[in-house]
Amino acid sequence: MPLTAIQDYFTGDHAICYGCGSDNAHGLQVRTYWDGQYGTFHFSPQDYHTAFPGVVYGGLIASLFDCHCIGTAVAAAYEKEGRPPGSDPLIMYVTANLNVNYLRPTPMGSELMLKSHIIEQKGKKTVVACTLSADDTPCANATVVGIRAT
Ligand SMILES: CCCCCCCC/C=C\CCCCCCCC(=O)SCCNC(=O)CCNC(=O)[C@H](O)C(C)(C)COP(=O)(O)OP(=O)(O)OC[C@H]1O[C@@H](n2cnc3c(N)ncnc32)[C@H](O)[C@@H]1OP(=O)(O)O
Repeated sequence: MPLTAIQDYFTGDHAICYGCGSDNAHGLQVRTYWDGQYGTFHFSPQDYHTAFPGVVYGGLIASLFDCHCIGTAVAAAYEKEGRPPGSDPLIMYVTANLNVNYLRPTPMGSELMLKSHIIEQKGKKTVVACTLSADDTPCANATVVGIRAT
């Protein structure tokens, strides 16, 4: 597991994203640690992330999937090119499609773990799959289509 998340290499206009920008004080601060096979991110929902009593808001879950999977696509692209993360020219992806399955209510009060992997890297397109678990129980999964923007 690397010590630096891929998003920590993003600066300036690339660091203001609501989901993962380090310069966005109101953002979710998604951080993707890519080990060459899996991307990992832990998130602890706060009280205000509630949908209804005891259950995490689904739109928040979609946002976590979004930035974590795009971060995974970026990290995997640097690896595929044999370059250190963050090196020039900058690699960046945008989301073309985000598909979420909510498998069971995601409980408040537990740390959430997101684990992602690459399904397909072809041309400008990368497809990433991800599972969100609470207390080792999968609560949601997602597929994200990322398109290379830079
Ligand atoms: C948008 C401009 C960005 C400029 C620079 C960005 C820098 C980023 C900065 C800081 C990032 C920090 C981190 C961000 C992380 C957060 C993620 C987000 O929230 S991103 C915001 C939400 N997403 C959008 O706003 C995208 C809006 N959509 C588009 O711009 C276009 O539709 C785009 C680029 C996604 C596709 O444009 P096309 O269709 O012209 O591209 P074609 O070259 O024709 O397609 C490439 C491949 O993608 C497939 N594709 C396109 N749309 C698809 C879709 N909806 N589902 C599946 N595949 C799709 C196509 O079939 C094609 O596949 P085949 O190469 O033929 O295999």
